[in-house]
Amino acid sequence: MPSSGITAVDAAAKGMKLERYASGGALLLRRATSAKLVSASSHLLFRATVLATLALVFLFTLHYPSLLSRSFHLSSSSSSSPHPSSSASHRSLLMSSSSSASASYGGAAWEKEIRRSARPSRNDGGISVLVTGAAGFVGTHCSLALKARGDGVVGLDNFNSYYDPSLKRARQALLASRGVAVVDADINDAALLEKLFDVAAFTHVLHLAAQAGVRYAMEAPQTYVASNVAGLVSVLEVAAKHADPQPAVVWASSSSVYGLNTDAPFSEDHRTDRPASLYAATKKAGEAIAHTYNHIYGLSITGLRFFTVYGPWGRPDMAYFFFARSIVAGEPITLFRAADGSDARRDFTYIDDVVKGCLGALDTAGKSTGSRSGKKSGPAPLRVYNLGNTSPVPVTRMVAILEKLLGKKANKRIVTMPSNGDVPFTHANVSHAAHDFGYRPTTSLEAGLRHFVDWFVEYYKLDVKIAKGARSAADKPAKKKKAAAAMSASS
Ligand SMILES: O=C(O)[C@H]1O[C@H](OP(=O)(O)OP(=O)(O)OC[C@H]2O[C@@H](n3ccc(=O)[nH]c3=O)[C@H](O)[C@@H]2O)[C@H](O)[C@@H](O)[C@@H]1O
Repeated sequence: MPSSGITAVDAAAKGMKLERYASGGALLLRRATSAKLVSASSHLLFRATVLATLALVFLFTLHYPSLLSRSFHLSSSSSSSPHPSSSASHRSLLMSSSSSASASYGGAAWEKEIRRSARPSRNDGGISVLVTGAAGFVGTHCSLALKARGDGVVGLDNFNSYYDPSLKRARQALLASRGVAVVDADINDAALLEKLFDVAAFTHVLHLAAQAGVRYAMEAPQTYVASNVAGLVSVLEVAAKHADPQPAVVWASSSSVYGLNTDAPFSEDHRTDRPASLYAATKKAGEAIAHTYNHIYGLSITGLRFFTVYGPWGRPDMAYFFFARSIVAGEPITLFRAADGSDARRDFTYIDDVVKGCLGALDTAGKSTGSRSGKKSGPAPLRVYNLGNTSPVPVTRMVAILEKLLGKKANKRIVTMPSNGDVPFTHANVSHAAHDFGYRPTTSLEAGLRHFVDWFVEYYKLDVKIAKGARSAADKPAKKKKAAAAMSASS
């Protein structure tokens, strides 16, 4: 019998040799010996195959841990195209949800990291927040602000390529430097969401992951349904039926739900049943879906209607951002004028003001009243608030401020607003948010755009001298440093 140190190939070769040299009279013995040898060989073959498989699995795990844990995966991919083809974008959403269905999460190290990031550090308790869309513009600022005041934060983001993913990765790196872990996954991945709630007892969900952009909805309608409708349902399902206890949910709706409403300023009491774009329709659908989950499952849900949020680390698909790019590059920009010939106007809202609104909404959310068993102990809060700046500014004025800051004239082309889902003006009444959590926007478009341009020039390493005259008396260099420090600490 071959010893266990001999390979199956050796054993088979020896068996053949023995057979070859056996005499004819010992046929029976030879057959028996041969049978033993074949059996021994297959044993060995089996053992060797198991050993080889184990070795391969070990090597695979060493080289591809991210496929097993799926967390903190850093991609070097970058795309400068703000709007990839609709099919590509939709595919990326679906792929990340379906591929992850078979993936396993966790492992001790992964769970430890999630727990660490989710743990509040405040002496007075603090909250623990799952932030979806954490590598997005508003998500990054809110996550930093929550962490800075001692709350626990775990981020979730699918890093899709709607706009340059390298900017999202840079935001993720900033979050990591402040101790916020961001899981690389899609909100449609229910298994992952459940796992996160099994590992960490989140008290709140700040649901900001969405397909944003008003006009892009005409190019890629399905991505809006996948993110803003199916994705929202996925998050609410897990919050309502799996999390124990249920968290309070605060999520991003949009000023666009006011659609063709002409009463101004827009109040939460106004009609929102005439959306002008599919984007707006999916956000309006989200508000109806929120009502259902609140009604049936007792989930505490707050919808925040954001009004054209802008600022440092912003979204490159938004007009103020790509106008700045085009002005620097000397490329033309197209300005939309309302059908009556007036300038389009927006209630541009600075990111730090919006962050204060989001934290105020989280702090006053009130508890959910349902449980895993499906019973609710009573009605839970269902709220919706405008988070705007309360002073609409013509888009032409926004461009003039950028021109002054960048020291360069824009090459403007003015056209009548095409039928693309856009609305001629937005204007927020924020009295409900002011009353319920002290929301008071304080940043003028001039001051906010200066903060944006400061960041923009530095981030893209542009050879641009920011015009001094564009600074207000309150923004002298010494104070500017302080303001920047405060901004990075709080947002
Ligand atoms: O507040 C909101 O509800 C929405 O605000 C923005 O949507 P929008 O106000 O259309 O922001 P931009 O795309 O940055 O457009 C700002 C203004 O610039 C105008 N614009 C845009 C693009 C362009 O090429 N030319 C132009 O004049 C638009 O008509 C609009 O008046 C965001 O993109 C949405 O995600 C958000 O939900």
